[in-house]
Amino acid sequence: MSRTWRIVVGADDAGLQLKDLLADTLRADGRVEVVTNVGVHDTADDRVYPDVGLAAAEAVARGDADRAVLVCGTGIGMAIAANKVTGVRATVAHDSYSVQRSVLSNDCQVLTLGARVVGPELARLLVSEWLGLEFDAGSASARKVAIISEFETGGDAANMCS
Ligand SMILES: O=C(CO)[C@H](O)COP(=O)(O)O
Repeated sequence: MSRTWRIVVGADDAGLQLKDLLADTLRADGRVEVVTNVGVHDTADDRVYPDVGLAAAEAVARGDADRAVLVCGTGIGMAIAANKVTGVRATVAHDSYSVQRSVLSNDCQVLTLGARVVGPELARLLVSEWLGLEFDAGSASARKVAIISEFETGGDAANMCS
């Protein structure tokens, strides 16, 4: 049995429908312990992608959740916003290989999707694959990710390259 996850989901108005579908998919998945929906909850909720993306990423950074799935029109704005939160690595990915490498190479905790780019069934499949992936802290990729973390926290990232 693979590990279980606490997942935050969020979206702007463009991603609302897909986010709700993915939240249902995640809740039905035995690998998911808890799904926290940070909105938007309906079309009357006028928060925009940075509002939601930052809130979700902060929940991951605080350790309140292990991972987040964020949806906007393209996935790009959500990724940019989430990546502003220290310790968070987010990426948009709409194909299986990129989703896989986002975890195995980059230790991304946040997957973002574009509701105007990807169909609902592919999105569900990608999220399902994503749940089965875990970063290996002992892998050759770990040193590379550590350089980014070191830079982010004000360390001497340049000296870690040698
Ligand atoms: O896709 C979005 C941001 O990347 C968002 O759903 C739409 O943003 P807009 O084009 O600025 O309205």
